[in-house]
Formats: sequence, C-alpha cells, structure tokens
Amino acid sequence: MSSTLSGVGTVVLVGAGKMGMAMAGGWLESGLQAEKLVLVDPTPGDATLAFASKHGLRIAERVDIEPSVLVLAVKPQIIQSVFEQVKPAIGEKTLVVSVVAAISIERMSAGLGTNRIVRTMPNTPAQIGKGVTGAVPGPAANAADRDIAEALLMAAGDVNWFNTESDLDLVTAVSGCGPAYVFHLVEAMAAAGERLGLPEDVSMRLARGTVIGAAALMDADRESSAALLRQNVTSPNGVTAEALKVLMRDPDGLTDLMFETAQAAKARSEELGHD
Ligand SMILES: NC(=O)C1=CN([C@@H]2O[C@H](COP(=O)(O)OP(=O)(O)OC[C@H]3O[C@@H](n4cnc5c(N)ncnc54)[C@H](O)[C@@H]3O)[C@@H](O)[C@H]2O)C=CC1
Ligand SMILES: O=C(O)[C@@H]1CCC=N1
Repeated sequence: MSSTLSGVGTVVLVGAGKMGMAMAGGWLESGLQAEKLVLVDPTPGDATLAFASKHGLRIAERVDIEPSVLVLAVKPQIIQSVFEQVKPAIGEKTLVVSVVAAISIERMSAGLGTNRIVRTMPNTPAQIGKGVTGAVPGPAANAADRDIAEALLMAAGDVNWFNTESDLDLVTAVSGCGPAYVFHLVEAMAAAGERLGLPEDVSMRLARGTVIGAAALMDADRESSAALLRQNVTSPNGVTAEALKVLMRDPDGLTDLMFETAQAAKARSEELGHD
C-alpha cells in the first residue's frame, strides 16, 4: 500500500485539538502540501494557532469546501452537532476517516449520509511518528480508500487493520489510552522515590529518564521480548527480583490492575458509543 501523501487531495481536519494536531505534523512531513490541509476548529488552542502559522495552514470555523478526505477528530460527546455541520460539505468522492472514540461506522454513516468511512483509534505518540493505530474499514470503503487512510495513519506510526468494529474498544483500552498508563507509571515511580526520601525533582528526573530509556531500548532492540528485557535487569536473588515479587504478585499485581484498568476503558468506550 502507498505511504506517501503527495497524491492525496484536500484533507480537512475537523477538530484541531490534541489528537488531530498530533497527526497533522506527520501528514505534512509525509508529503501533504500545506495548501491541501485545512484545519476546522471554532476555538483553536494556542498550539494549533502556532502550528498553523508556522506551516501556513488555513483555519476555518466550518467546513467550507468539499474535502477529498474529511478527518473527524472531535470529542464523541458533540459528534451529533458536528455531523449536522459537516454533512452539507461531504461529496460523493469524500472519504471520512474518524479517530473519534466509540462512535460506530453505522452512526457516522447515518449522521453524514455516506458509507465511505474508515474508523480508527490512534494514540498521541503519533505526534513524533511513533503512534500505533487500529483501523476498521466501513462496508463501502474500497481498496483506494483504505490506501489513503493507511497513508494518513502511517504518517503517524504503525497501522493495524481489524475486521470487527468492536475490536476498536479493545484497541482503545490498550493503545488508545495506553500512553496515559505509561505517563502515570512515571508519576507513580516518582512518587515512590519521593516517599522513600528522594527530593521531588530528582525523583521525577530518575523516573522520567528511566521510562524514556526503557522505551528507547525496546525500540532499538526489536528482537528481544519485553519479558527478556525485564529478565536482563533481574539478577537472581538480587534487588529487582524482590521488587518484582510485589509488582508481579498473583493475584493483585500489576497484571490484574492493568486488566481492571483496560476493562474500565473498554466499558466506557462501549458506553460512549451508546450515548
Ligand atoms: N487524546 C488522545 O489520546 C486520543 C483521542 N482520540 C479521540 O480524538 C478525539 C479528539 O480528542 P482530543 O484531541 O484529545 O480532544 P481535544 O479537546 O484536544 O480536541 C478537540 C478539538 O475539537 C474542537 N472542536 C469543538 N467543537 C468543534 C466543532 N464543532 N468543529 C470542529 N472542531 C471542534 C475543539 O476546539 C478542540 O480543539 C476524541 O474523539 C478522542 O476520542 C483518539 C485517540 C487518542
Ligand atoms: O480518553 C479518551 O476518551 C480518548 C480515547 C483514547 C484516548 N483518549
């Protein structure tokens, strides 16, 4: 499949917030010309205004042209009013790519009057091209539509296709929300160091640096499993072994806590879809 965006028509990003802007930079880097990217957002934040100014992008309050690709990146809670706003601009050739959590292809199709839809769940490391995205093609999305969606998503990192839409609730629970779990791990490690007696700023520096380093090591060494990388830290009868007896206890260790966490995300994703 193609991974360059130079041949894609006008992309209109509806919702230029955290997730939308995390992807937009990658699109420009992957060859989408600035004049072919329009940001639609009635209340763009400072980061969005700065990004638009730096790259010479147009920001509009409403969709005022027929897009080749309409990327929906607004909050699910306002999706109905957004459908009403954008529907008149959608033409026969418009492909809709949604990153909106929980909103089904069927609901989008009813709200927008088109079946050419690809529903996706990216994550914020997209901002540095290290995102992972789950994607499901709608029934009327053809091979060319899938190629375009994949090119947009690959500009943000890895793409994983699924056939069953409910799988996106699981993708949301693991990778969509996942960066927040990792950032909270940093907070928890720093808090632990502080409680043990380290100064707050030093503890945070150690925790943050450790997670950055561990992630970079995993990135550099794709051959080794996470389990092997963990074992490499763990000397027999040493210090890490004692620590991991707590973290990996069964039941009630991190595995159970993470399962409960992901279950809560999945349940909320399903619930939002029914609102
Ligand atoms: N933040 C994340 O980690 C991820 C978010 N998502 C999904 O991305 C979507 C957006 O989330 P965030 O970027 O985090 O939220 P956000 O609040 O940062 O961005 C939403 C943007 O939509 C704009 N907006 C509000 N009304 C609008 C309208 N009528 N027309 C156009 N734009 C409008 C807001 O001004 C804001 O800039 C959500 O559906 C979320 O489920 C998906 C994966 C990860
Ligand atoms: O919290 C949310 O609803 C979105 C979905 C995945 C990450 N952020």
